[in-house]
Amino acid sequence: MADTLDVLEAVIRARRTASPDSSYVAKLTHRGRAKIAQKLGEEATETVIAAIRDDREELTKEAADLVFHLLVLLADAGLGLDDVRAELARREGVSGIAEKAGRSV
Ligand SMILES: N=c1c2ncn([C@@H]3O[C@H](COP(=O)(O)OP(=O)(O)OP(=O)(O)O)[C@@H](O)[C@H]3O)c2ncn1[C@@H]1O[C@H](COP(=O)(O)O)[C@@H](O)[C@H]1O
Repeated sequence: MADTLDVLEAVIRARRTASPDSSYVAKLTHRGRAKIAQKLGEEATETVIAAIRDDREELTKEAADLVFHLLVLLADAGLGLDDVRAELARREGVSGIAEKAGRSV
C-alpha cells in the first residue's frame, strides 16, 4: 500500500497546473514561492502555539497543515520527499536509523 505522504505528494504535483479556481494547490502555486513560504511559516507558528498549549488534537491538525504546505513548497522548488529521505539517510546512515527505531531494515 502506498504511503499517505507519497500519495499526497503525487496529487500535489499533479494539481500544480490545475485551474486555480478548482484547486488550492494551483491557487497557492500561482501566487508564487514567497506566498507558499509565508503560508508554511504561518502553519509552523500555529503548530508551535498548539504544542505550547498542549492541545494534542489541534497539534495534530496543525502538523498536517504544516506537512501539506511543506510538500507544496518542495514541489515548487522541484524537490520532494525522496530528496528529504536521501538527506536524512546521508546524515544518519540507514542502519543507524533502523537501530534507533529498534528494528532491522
Ligand atoms: N491536504 C490538503 C490541505 N491541507 C490544508 N489545505 C488547505 O490549506 C488552507 C490553509 O488554510 P488557511 O485558512 O490558512 O488558508 P486560506 O485562507 O485558504 O488562504 P490564504 O487566503 O490565507 O492565503 C485551507 O484552504 C485548506 O483547505 C489543504 N488543501 C488541500 N489538501 C489536499 O491536497 C490535494 C489537492 O487539493 P486541491 O489542490 O484543492 O485539489 C487534495 O488531496 C487535498 O485533500
